[in-house]
Amino acid sequence: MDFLTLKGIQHTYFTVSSATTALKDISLEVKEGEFVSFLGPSGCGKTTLLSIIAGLIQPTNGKVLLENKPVNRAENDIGYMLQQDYLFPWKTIEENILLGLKINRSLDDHKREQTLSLLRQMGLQNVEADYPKQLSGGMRQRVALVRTLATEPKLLMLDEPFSALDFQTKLKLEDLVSNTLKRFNKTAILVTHDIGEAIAMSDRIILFSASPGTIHKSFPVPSELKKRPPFAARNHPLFNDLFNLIWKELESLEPE
Ligand SMILES: Nc1ncnc2c1ncn2[C@@H]1O[C@H](COP(=O)(O)OP(=O)(O)OP(=O)(O)O)[C@@H](O)[C@H]1O
Repeated sequence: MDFLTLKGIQHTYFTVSSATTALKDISLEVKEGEFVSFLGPSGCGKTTLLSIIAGLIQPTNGKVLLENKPVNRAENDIGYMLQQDYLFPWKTIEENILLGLKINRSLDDHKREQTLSLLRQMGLQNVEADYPKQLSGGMRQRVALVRTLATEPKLLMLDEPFSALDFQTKLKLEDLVSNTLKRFNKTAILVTHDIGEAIAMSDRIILFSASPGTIHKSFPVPSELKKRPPFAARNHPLFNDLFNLIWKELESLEPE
């Protein structure tokens, strides 16, 4: 059974004077535990598609199924990691990571210990009582990931989560996030403009073309790369081959 299914998605934004078709004929199946990246030129509808998958906007046509059930409204089963960490500055790190569980009314001693343990596994020791401003950007993104995983979402949407970080921190976080999601067998969709990041982290890369956004091509990541953690995958010759292939395709899609 496919975990996430998109069937014939089309979306048109209507204003008083215009209609913009952001997405057309999007059909896609994602398996449980699969990591899929969306790449494409600016304006090809990646953000619109994430919002549709999350149930935040209803497509003009087509449907989204999560475990065979239609997604018709904002889903609790979907977790987010965004470019900004959106931690509450007036709450401690512990309060921030337990907030989702509190809101869901599922916070108990076991869940609290499990979440604090995940924080430590992320290499964050003795920060529970700190406030977000006391942490670096990379640390805050790790806290954001713990907060997202705490409520055990079925599907994770990663919308350019590393784009505000310096290169070294970004590479380290790619490894950490990838290992963590594999360990919990989480299904994830990453939106990125970074071809290297997409190859290093994904099982499959979907390349979109724009105006309207459609699926141009799909690139499975070779198993030789998948056997390695993201950083090590970057040193494999097949990494460069795939990078060049996607780069050429992407260039052909960019407006002159
Ligand atoms: N609220 C809206 N009203 C009208 N048009 C919109 C709206 N949101 C997006 N669009 C249009 O839909 C198309 C897809 O936009 P979207 O933001 O989904 O693309 P994107 O791939 O995420 O872009 P980027 O990579 O630049 O973030 C664009 O032409 C955009 O101008």
